[in-house]
Amino acid sequence: MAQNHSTPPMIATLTSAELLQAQAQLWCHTFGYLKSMALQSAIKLGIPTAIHRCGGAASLSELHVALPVPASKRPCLSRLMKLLIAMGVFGEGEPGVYSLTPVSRLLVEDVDDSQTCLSQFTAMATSPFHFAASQRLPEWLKNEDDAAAETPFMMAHGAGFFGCTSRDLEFSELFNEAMGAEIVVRECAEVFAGVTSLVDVGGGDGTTVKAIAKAFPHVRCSVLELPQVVDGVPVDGTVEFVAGDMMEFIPPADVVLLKVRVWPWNSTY
Ligand SMILES: C[S@@+](CC[C@H](N)C(=O)[O-])C[C@H]1O[C@@H](n2cnc3c(N)ncnc32)[C@H](O)[C@@H]1O
Repeated sequence: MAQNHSTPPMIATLTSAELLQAQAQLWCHTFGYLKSMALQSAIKLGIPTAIHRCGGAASLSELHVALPVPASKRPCLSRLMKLLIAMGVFGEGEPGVYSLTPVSRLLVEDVDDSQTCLSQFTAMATSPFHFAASQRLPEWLKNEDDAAAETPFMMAHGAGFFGCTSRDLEFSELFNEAMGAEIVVRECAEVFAGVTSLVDVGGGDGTTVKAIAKAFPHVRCSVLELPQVVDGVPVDGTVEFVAGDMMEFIPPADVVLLKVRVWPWNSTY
């Protein structure tokens, strides 16, 4: 049966306005990665925290004092801030005075337990580990049946995600900090009513389960993790760590928690 594909308009039939719009869109996509890199720079330089310490708004000269940027690079800092303002990461109430927005509030590191800081998560997601993996996507798609490169991540790093966390201390720390950054146990006490035990499967260094144990002391909490992860976790007695493979065994508990767990596997799991 003949397929009814609509014919895309030829370049010659597009109006100047349409062409201009298309080019603007293309440029946006082409340089889109620079937004992630600007965000990563803001976190690594500690800009959100510096603005927070200045009371939520800071002039360029206050930022110059607070940030580890040499005088010769200072003009570039204001350009970086312009991009971050256009992205909605910072605001500029009066010219040259930068303020936090809801986005950058999530990146402030001086926060108490009641607030959330996502800077470690963003730092990990924009790190060279992920960036290098995404660069391999076209090559990986063209490659048929390469068992050594089951994913673009493996192609870039010679090991899977968790292989990398076990062999690379920097990556492992980045990952654990990123996972620990997302704790939401407030306002959900009803979920734990009647629960006496909980096991966090693939619970990393126990950050989540420790927050649960602190908020709900009547719940006996444990973590099931791969042996190489459990070996590296400092024991403080607040929760129990069980070394094992979830595909083989899950310790019995009233509640089995699977948080940010299923994404590394393909759809057969
Ligand atoms: C994406 S992380 C999530 C960590 C934690 N649940 C959180 O949200 O912060 C996945 C975790 O699962 C662990 N993991 C991977 N395969 C596992 C398996 N077969 N059995 C138990 N844990 C596993 C990894 O070591 C890693 O810490």
